[in-house]
Amino acid sequence: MEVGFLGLGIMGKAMAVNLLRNGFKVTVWNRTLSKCEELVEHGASVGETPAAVVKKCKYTIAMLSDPPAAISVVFGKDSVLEQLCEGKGYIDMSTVDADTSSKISKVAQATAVSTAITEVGGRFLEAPVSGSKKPAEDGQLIILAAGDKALYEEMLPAFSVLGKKDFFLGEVGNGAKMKLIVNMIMGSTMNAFSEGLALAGRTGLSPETLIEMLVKEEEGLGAVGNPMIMMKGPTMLKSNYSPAFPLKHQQKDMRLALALGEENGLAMPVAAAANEAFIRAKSLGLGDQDFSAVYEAVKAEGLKQ
Ligand SMILES: NC(=O)C1=CN([C@@H]2O[C@H](COP(=O)(O)OP(=O)(O)OC[C@H]3O[C@@H](n4cnc5c(N)ncnc54)[C@H](OP(=O)(O)O)[C@@H]3O)[C@@H](O)[C@H]2O)C=CC1
Ligand SMILES: O=CC(=O)O
Repeated sequence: MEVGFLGLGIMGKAMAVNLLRNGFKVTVWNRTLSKCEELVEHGASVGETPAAVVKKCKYTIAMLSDPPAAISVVFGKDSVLEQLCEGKGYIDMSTVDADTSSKISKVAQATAVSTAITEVGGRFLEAPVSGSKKPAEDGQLIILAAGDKALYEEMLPAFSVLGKKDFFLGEVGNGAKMKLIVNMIMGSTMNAFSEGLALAGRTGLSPETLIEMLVKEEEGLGAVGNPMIMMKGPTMLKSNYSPAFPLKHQQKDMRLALALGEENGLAMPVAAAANEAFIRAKSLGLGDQDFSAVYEAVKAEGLKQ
């Protein structure tokens, strides 16, 4: 199977390498084109523009940072839209909001709605993923697909390489919404955990012992423990925030989830407070660090008293 791949950040690079290792032919593009070189070493071809990739490939996957990036790759100069046509599939795996996904979907599927897009009649699937750098490297992502069901079924060989489980959630927007809900829970949990670690430290208790109590590896997880605490806790105590999931993307997800709550008349004060903590962390220059670096912002806030 031949696929195009747009966006070679932390996730896109790992996913594209995985596809190559599993016998897929992959043509890659990245805004910073030099990042394609490493993929060429793994056997990828390079497209000079998103349009060139879509022209070459029947299926093109995108893994981009946020809604403006997802939109610009589809609608900008030398974009996906210039070459997307009848029969071609576009699969956006970025974490975006449902409106962004719908906008891309409607144009991808429009037929002769304006002179600018008369060629368009392509198919669209949103497929955001849960799981970070390591699951992406290991093909252990959870894929939350929605949109064109036939395209979803055609993508299953690729999804089975990229992930350990996939869900088809119905109409476009449902995958985006589900992903934002999952990440809202993750961001809120990370904040509660950070506050717990900080409070343990402040009261003279051992944060190491707190982690041990939450996550007892030899006996399985405690009631409040979870794999995120097990994975991130020890690195947080070493102030090691080498980015797996950049904090700026977690804050983007909190912001989009809060907007989804507002659209649906649901107040989410816990998520709102967690969002503020991520914003504070960004203002401290931690946006490109792992999202667990919010712990530093929590600790710094405490020092003000
Ligand atoms: N990291 C993680 O653990 C996970 C991330 N996600 C989601 O996956 C997506 C990608 O995340 P991740 O790989 O970590 O992010 P990175 O920041 O590592 O990569 C972002 C990618 O988007 C590209 N990009 C950014 N802005 C634009 C633009 N305006 N036009 C074209 N390309 C652009 C970047 O290109 P360039 O190299 O030129 O900057 C890069 O390829 C995000 O939506 C994130 O929320 C989902 C699950 C887990
Ligand atoms: O979106 C991030 C993740 O870890 O999932």
